[in-house]
Parts: sequence; C-alpha cells; structure tokens
Amino acid sequence: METTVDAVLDALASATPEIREGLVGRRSYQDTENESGERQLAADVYADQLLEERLGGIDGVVEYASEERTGVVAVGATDSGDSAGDASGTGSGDSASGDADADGALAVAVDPLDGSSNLKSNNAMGTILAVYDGSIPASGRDLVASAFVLYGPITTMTVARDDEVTEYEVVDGDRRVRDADVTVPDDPVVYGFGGRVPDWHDDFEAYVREIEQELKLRYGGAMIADVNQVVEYGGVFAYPSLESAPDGKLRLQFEGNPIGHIIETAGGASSDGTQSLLDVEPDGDVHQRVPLHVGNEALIDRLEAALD
Ligand SMILES: O=P(O)(O)OC[C@H]1O[C@](O)(COP(=O)(O)O)[C@@H](O)[C@@H]1O
Ligand SMILES: [Mg+2]
Ligand SMILES: [Mg+2]
Repeated sequence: METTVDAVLDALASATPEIREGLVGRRSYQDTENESGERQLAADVYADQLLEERLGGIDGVVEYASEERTGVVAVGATDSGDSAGDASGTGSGDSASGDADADGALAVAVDPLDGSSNLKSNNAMGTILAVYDGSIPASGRDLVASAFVLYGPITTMTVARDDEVTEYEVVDGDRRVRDADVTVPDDPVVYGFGGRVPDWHDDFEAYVREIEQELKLRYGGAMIADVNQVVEYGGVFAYPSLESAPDGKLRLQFEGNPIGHIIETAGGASSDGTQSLLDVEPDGDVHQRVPLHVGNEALIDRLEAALD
C-alpha cells in the first residue's frame, strides 16, 4: 500500500506542469455541467481526464472519482473498460467494479481544479487529492494520504501522510521538500469565509463579526489558496451552511475530507459545524456536500460553540 501511495503522489506531482500549461486556451466554459450543477470549464475537463489517465494507471489503484464525473470509475487491473471519456459528468460507465475494500487496493478522489472560476481572472487555483483505503464514498477516517497542489507564483504540493504534513515545491514535476513538518502556527492571523453575507445564518454571522475584530481578511475565491493562507499564517477558513444551501457548497469526498485531514494532521481542527469533517458519515452520494470550517483549534471550538 505504501508503494501505491508513493506512486500516486509522484504521479500527481509529475502531472502538475501539464495541468498548469494546459490551462492556457482552456479558460472558457463548455456547454456541460458537472454533477453539482456547476458549469465546466474546458480546463476542468482536461485536468480530470489527465488525472484519470495518470492515477488510474497505477497498480493498486482500483477506483477513481472526480468532482467532474458522475460516478466512481473502475480503473487499473480490474478495469472493466468503462472508464474512458466520461468527463462530461453525464456519461455512463458510472459504477466501479474495482473493489477498494480488498486488501492493498486503494481508491483516489480528486478535485482536478479547485477554484477554477479564478481562471478567467488569472488568479490562484489548486488540485486536491484524497487516497482512501476503502470504496468511495468513503469516510475521512479511511484516508491514508491526502494532498493539495497550489498553482500560485510557484507550484507547491502539501501532503498529509503518516501523521505528518510536508510541503514541497514542484519543479518540472519533481517534488523538493520545503517544510518537512508543516504545522498551523499557534497565533492566528488570517480569516476567509465563503458564501454571500446575506445568505449566512445569523449565528455564523455573529461569529464572523467577532473574528473580523481579531484577524485580517484573506479571501481569494479558491479554497486551496485560502486554506494555504491558514496553513502558513494560522487562522480560519470556512465555506459554511447557507440559508439557500444548508449543506454549503463544498463536497465531502473531494474537498471536505482531504482538507480536514491535512489541517488536522498539521495540528489544526476541522468541523462541519458540530463534529470533525473526518467523522461525517458518507450518505452514499459521491457528490455529498458539507459545511466546511478549518483552522486553529481554538477558533474552530469557538465556531462550534457559536453554532450550537
Ligand atoms: O465563488 P464562490 O461561490 O464564493 O465559491 C468559492 C468556493 O467554491 C470553490 O471554487 C469550489 O471549488 P471548485 O472550483 O472545485 O468547484 C472553492 O474553491 C471556493 O472556496
Ligand atoms: Mg473545489
Ligand atoms: Mg473543481
């Protein structure tokens, strides 16, 4: 299993130059929507197809799921041949015959481009990876590794594995350690909260009014970039439950679980409002949404008290 995880992380790192270069010329929306009802950019579909090809070809990886596809795709040795070309979110080939519950078999879930609406204005974006020892939809407790790539001025990759978080700089697809023991700093500095303010619940808004007296606003509209501010400086990021969307916007398998895992492994805390994101029960829907709050433990404790 460790060898498979190594191969998955290497494959993600080596795909990043192609993802980055592939953004050029793919900044417009297609006529398709993903399962979450969001319009797909050509870049979303491109990154999804590339990652399915690279991660799905690794020995020991038997399931591939993505924010940009309807269902879980069986890949690798147990490939039933139905994995090709289903990046529209509307195609068939949506049931996995790969069994990630089998010994040594792993399932990967990706958000190929996180914050892709930032592409039009050429602002930061990311890629998120979750590696589960169990069939998708899986619990965050089944994660054996998780990672995010940040396409900023430089490409970085932050990996949680074996109770440690490592930040790498990625050059030509190779990872070089920048920080072998990433921890969320004790003294928080920044905050960023998604969703329109009139759509926030009153109790969440009251919490925000306190936080904004204490910390600096850092919000760019791509979760990975905003979360990385919290990792670097300490603070809190949330995409909360909204009046119009009680489960928020972000998805448990592709966003909530891996980000919760990375932040908790770095010594911070995560919450859906009442419990750790890693304890949220998957409801069977691969695209299940979850309110997401991550940051310094004291700030997440206060959030849970405020929402109580
Ligand atoms: O533009 P909005 O509605 O505030 O949403 C921003 C949030 O949506 C996301 O872009 C959702 O992720 P995707 O881009 O992968 O769909 C987050 O990265 C970000 O935090
Ligand atoms: Mg996303
Ligand atoms: Mg995305």
